[in-house]
Amino acid sequence: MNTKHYDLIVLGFGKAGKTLAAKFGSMGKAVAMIEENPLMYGGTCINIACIPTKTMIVAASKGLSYDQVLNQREVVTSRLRNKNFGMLDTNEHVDVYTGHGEFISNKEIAVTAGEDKIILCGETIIINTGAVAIKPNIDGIDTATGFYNSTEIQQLSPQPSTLGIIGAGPIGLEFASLYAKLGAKVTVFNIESSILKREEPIVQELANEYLTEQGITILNDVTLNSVSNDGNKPVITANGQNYTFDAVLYATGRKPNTANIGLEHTDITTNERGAIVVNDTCESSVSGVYAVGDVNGGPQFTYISLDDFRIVFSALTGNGQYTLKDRKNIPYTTFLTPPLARVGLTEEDAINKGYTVKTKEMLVATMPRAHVNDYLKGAFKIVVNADNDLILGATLYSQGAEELINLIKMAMDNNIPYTYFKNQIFTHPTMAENLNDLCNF
Ligand SMILES: Cc1cc2nc3c(=O)[nH]c(=O)nc-3n(C[C@H](O)[C@H](O)[C@H](O)COP(=O)(O)OP(=O)(O)OC[C@H]3O[C@@H](n4cnc5c(N)ncnc54)[C@H](O)[C@@H]3O)c2cc1C
Ligand SMILES: NC(=O)c1ccc[n+]([C@@H]2O[C@H](COP(=O)([O-])OP(=O)(O)OC[C@H]3O[C@@H](n4cnc5c(N)ncnc54)[C@H](O)[C@@H]3O)[C@@H](O)[C@H]2O)c1
Repeated sequence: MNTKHYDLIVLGFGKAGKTLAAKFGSMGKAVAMIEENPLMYGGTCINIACIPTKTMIVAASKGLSYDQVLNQREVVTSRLRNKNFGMLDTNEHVDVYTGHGEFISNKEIAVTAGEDKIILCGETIIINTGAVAIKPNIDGIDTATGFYNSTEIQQLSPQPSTLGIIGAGPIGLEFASLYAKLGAKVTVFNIESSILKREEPIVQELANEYLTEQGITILNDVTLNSVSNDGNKPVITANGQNYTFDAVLYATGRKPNTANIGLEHTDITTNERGAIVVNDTCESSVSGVYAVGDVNGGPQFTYISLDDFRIVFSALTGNGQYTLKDRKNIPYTTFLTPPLARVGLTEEDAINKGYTVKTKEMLVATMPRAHVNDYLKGAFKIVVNADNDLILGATLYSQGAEELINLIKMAMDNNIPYTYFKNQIFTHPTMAENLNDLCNF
């Protein structure tokens, strides 16, 4: 069989891997990128996750019909997919292989595409195979029809008028918000006692109010007995009662995608969750083989995969100074209406960790820019270490929160005390200027 040698082999077209491939290609290194699905050039974020879902949310907010929303999704994802493919394909030092890759030894990957097979070998290999949806272990789930994961549901046509959602994590709640905008009747089945349990109490309360106002039914503390069909409609039996829908989304977490990549032929170790075990430079138990992005079991965000790129690039080309140990203050945004963003600790977390805290909370309805926008929903909260005035955490639940949270992260990373925000000159009228008041205490 044909064998080809490369300086760098990347298995999976994820964020970290494609960035490494582009960088090493531009440095004149021989690079192979292996992607099994031509509809996934550019990876999960671009094709089936962040970009399509936020595109759908924006399109639905403009009042577009379901078909127009799906069309806009396709326009945006195919544009970015082509751009990503082109970024590597046009680099003379990078070969893109479209086929399924599996390790056959520590430093060899067999790539199969139909009848064709080739073996790629290299000293440095990057595993970037992402994560896959976890199917909840509910009686009947393997035989019932009409139950979809977040990828499958993005292809559904016509639009379901009634949607059941199992799980109230970011995927469940973002799809609930999206489908409510599209006029569907949505019911969320949450096994916990409230949604967003790890967020500030004010957020839990307001989010519950806003989602309910949008016509979403949230069932907390549910016991899911079984799933089945009534004709071709999916049925959820929860707390002994039957709920029938046009479609059901299960959004019950995603697990590292390590099942079919031949790790059994290597000395690469995985943990009990199937994640590849890595050291502080994202290197696996085999020297020269790195695991980046969701597959190494870290936080599942595109920007964390990008940060893994920084770590591996630093290890391979620099002095390896930036490592997983240096990563701090990871912000996140759940794209509800309005978006909910947080960085650092909640007040409860901080107290549990032994800090003496001071906090301030403000309703968005008190903020001038919110009146300009005619959108008064949400709240801000900041948690400060009373001993040294450093920010321990912030929650921004408002229009623009997904942008503003990055300001607070920067302050936290650089040990800027909250009093700086109190006196900072901000442009006006903006949502950012409210940090003056939020930090005035
Ligand atoms: C619905 C949804 C919404 C999300 N929204 C956000 C968001 O708003 N913001 C955010 O930061 N994160 C979001 N995420 C999470 C984010 O998408 C992921 O954390 C990120 O895309 C993971 O990237 P990665 O680098 O691990 O690899 P991925 O981008 O997952 O790439 C893995 C690639 O490997 C390929 N592959 C797998 N196995 C093989 C094989 N054996 N051979 C060849 N190719 C293979 C796959 O086809 C895929 O293209 C969302 C996730 C989902 C599901
Ligand atoms: N805006 C964003 O940044 C964004 C958006 C979507 C997804 N993501 C990423 O994708 C990851 C996966 O998202 P997710 O929402 O699927 O996962 P999650 O793990 O965050 O939430 C899973 C939800 O399913 C519930 N659940 C778990 N097992 C269950 C079972 N057997 N029966 C019923 N309910 C069950 C949990 O209680 C929880 O509410 C997230 O952790 C996040 O990192 C990020």
